[in-house]
Amino acid sequence: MTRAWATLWTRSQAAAADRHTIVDLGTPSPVLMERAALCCAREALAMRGDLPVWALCGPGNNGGDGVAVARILHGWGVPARAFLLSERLSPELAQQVALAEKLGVRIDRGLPPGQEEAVIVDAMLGTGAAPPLRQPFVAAVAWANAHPGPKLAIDIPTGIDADTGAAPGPVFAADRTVTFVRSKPGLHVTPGRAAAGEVVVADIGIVSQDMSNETCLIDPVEVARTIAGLRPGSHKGERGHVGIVGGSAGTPGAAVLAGAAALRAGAGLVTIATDDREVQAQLLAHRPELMVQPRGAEPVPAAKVLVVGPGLVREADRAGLAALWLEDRRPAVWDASALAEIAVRSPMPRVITPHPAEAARLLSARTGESWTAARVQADRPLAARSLATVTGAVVVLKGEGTLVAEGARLGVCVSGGPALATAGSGDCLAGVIAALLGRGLSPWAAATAGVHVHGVAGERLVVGAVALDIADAIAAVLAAPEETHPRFPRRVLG
Ligand SMILES: NC(=O)C1=CN([C@@H]2O[C@H](COP(=O)(O)OP(=O)(O)OC[C@H]3O[C@@H](n4cnc5c(N)ncnc54)[C@H](OP(=O)(O)O)[C@@H]3O)[C@@H](O)[C@H]2O)[C@@H](O)CC1
Ligand SMILES: Nc1ncnc2c1ncn2[C@@H]1O[C@H](COP(=O)(O)OP(=O)(O)O)[C@@H](O)[C@H]1O
Ligand SMILES: [K+]
Repeated sequence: MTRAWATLWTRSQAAAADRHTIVDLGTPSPVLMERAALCCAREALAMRGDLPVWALCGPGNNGGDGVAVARILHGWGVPARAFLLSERLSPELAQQVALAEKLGVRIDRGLPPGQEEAVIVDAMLGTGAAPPLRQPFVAAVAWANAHPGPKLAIDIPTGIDADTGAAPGPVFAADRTVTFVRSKPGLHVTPGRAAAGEVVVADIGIVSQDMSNETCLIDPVEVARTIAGLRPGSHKGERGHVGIVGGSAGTPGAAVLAGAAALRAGAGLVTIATDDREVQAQLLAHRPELMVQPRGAEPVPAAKVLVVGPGLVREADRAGLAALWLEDRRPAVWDASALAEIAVRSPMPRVITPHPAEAARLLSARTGESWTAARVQADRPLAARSLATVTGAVVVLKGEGTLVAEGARLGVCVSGGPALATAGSGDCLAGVIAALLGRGLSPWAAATAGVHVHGVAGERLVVGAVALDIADAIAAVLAAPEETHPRFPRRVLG
């Protein structure tokens, strides 16, 4: 079971929970704001060393949090000031300003003058706002990013879309973000995840009636339990036989990488199906553990699971794939150029692993709309869910902050880093997911555990590592899965 607080709330879910807590249950809004500000003040205190703390405050309740943070810190003897960036003040913000002024907190209009180093608190816009930013926040974000000192964002860095992680304009670059009750997709989906820094989830007593956990982080605790539950298998046949339909003349390597990663992820046997004699010879020379056989009408009949696509660049080598997609009953991972052969929803258990450009091509072909890689990246959750709908598959939308979608359900991967951006890294991922399918996991469990493990393996490497290093690192990650991850939110109680 994913831990409850790995669930992510969209803007409207957060607003509904606020309303329910305040209107239906009667918790006064200032009580929630006080609890929110207390958690943020503690984090600012931990970040400040002996620096002053300056809160940049917008017109709404996010701004109210900022003024309350300055007041609480002032009460603790910390030099703290608030800067109001808008003429307009929400009623809660106006109340906070009146209280802070009575207590002697210095509150100014406009941006701070001078270049004195300070902790900059982003209390400009929260989950009530949607980018692109208007003035004065465009200028304020640029000012804040250029100012020396640690950066703390309240609820969400200003400029990030809380629902999609998109950043259509300037974005506050936080070292840490304190978000309330549940994290938000935008703090974990690219490019938002880079702007959020360390994410802290503060439980401040907001209660939701919405028990859905449709969108969640891929929880390292759940992945570790899933892996611990895999049977080691007393002989190689019990750990699953993976068949790989891949490798064209000139590109046999992708099939080798997928095969090597499948073996490192515990597959008992891996056979590559190709009719090209030259490719067959090259495959065996690359990795003697692999087996090779002609493709035939039913590729690798003995295999329990298939990977379809790695290195299958020649069009002639893709003949018959449309039928395989639709009719082969075995669970299968479809990747790379094989994705172009998907014409209809498959009723069979399928995982597809497109990168953004492949996702755009598939969405354009299947929906009749014009999708580009940029459009996919502008709303990655929507792209992943749409692909899941049109293909019937579990979708792994690759890239920093990989997403896994099954119907409306969405998992956001916290692991992975730049060392994974190397040729053939995606082939390794396909092999890992296939091996986990072969060891008995469902498509969703194999895809979520696979992307997390692949990401952790990549984090253990340096930029310059090659894809076979990723494949080779997988075994150690699976042998001792960690229940924590530095990018999984830290939880605090307030
Ligand atoms: N109530 C509670 O229970 C609690 C709430 N809490 C806190 O409240 C936050 C939500 O507060 P909120 O709803 O007041 O919205 P908020 O994020 O401050 O922004 C609204 C303002 O932004 C403006 N604006 C919008 N888009 C814009 C753009 N593109 N560019 C520029 N401006 C733009 C918009 O202007 P308008 O569009 O109305 O003209 C409006 O004035 C939440 O994140 C959390 O921090 C906590 O204290 C816990 C308890
Ligand atoms: N900066 C990054 N952070 C996290 N993961 C990344 C990053 N860059 C690439 N990856 C991962 O590396 C893999 C690259 O796959 P893909 O784009 O298919 O490349 P290739 O075709 O070269 O194998 C994907 O799993 C992707 O999510
Ligand atoms: K903010």
